[in-house]
Amino acid sequence: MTAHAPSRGDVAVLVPAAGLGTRLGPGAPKALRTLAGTPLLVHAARRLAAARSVGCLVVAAPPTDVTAVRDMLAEVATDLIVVAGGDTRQDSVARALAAVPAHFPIVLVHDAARALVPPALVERVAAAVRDGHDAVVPVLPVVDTIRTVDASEVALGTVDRSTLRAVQTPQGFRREVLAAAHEAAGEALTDDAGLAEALGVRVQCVPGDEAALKITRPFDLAIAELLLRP
Ligand SMILES: Nc1ccn([C@@H]2O[C@H](COP(=O)(O)OP(=O)(O)OP(=O)(O)O)[C@@H](O)[C@H]2O)c(=O)n1
Ligand SMILES: C[C@](O)(CO)[C@H](O)COP(=O)(O)O
Repeated sequence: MTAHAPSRGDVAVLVPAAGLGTRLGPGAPKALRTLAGTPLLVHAARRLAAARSVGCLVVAAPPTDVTAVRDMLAEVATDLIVVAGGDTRQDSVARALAAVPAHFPIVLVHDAARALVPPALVERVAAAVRDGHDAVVPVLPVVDTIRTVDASEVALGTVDRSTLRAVQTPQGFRREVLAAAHEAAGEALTDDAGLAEALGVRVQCVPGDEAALKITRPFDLAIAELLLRP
């Protein structure tokens, strides 16, 4: 492996943003809901575009909001493509991937719901792909004790957490690897690295960042608001 300096613009980032946000409660599609007065998607796009490696964002928007999303992201200082998302996250990622211009060798996939992703995390994942890894995921150690349970919630046992990692985004891929993974995809999985793994691709973990938390429930939104306080 060789160490490379971040090179401006060799990375396209797919941003699945078409989810409903059911677990956040009633309201607009989650990516369009506000955090400190600004849509989650705008927070995420600003941080992604601030990473020197990123040359293009391809956003999968809620199908009825494609024009609104294009308008709200006009301020973001990188090339922007907006497509209509699909019924599942995987479908939204596949639609965005199909729209990536041909000259990008590295593709990252980043949830709009991880609105506060630090640009340094984007660079860490991109650098690992540039250094020769086919598929890269940022991870955090698991801090709770994890038990398996039966259908009646009776504990069956405790899992060895030293071998467990909580997986975040952005996940990074050589473009051909992500394309092959989606081409071969069957039943929807919860992330893109899982699709690559199903093809036998080795997935490399790199350190994640707590700031890249996924805003899923109201508590997460409250935490994100706190993180943005001056
Ligand atoms: N059909 C879908 C479903 C999800 N996503 C995106 O995938 C990311 C991760 O999904 P999640 O956080 O689960 O978002 P939602 O599906 O919106 O949440 P919920 O399951 O609570 O409805 C989000 O940025 C979401 O917008 C998407 O682009 N298209
Ligand atoms: C991709 C992901 O964020 C990695 O942790 C996660 O799998 C998305 O899951 P969700 O259920 O669609 O939020």
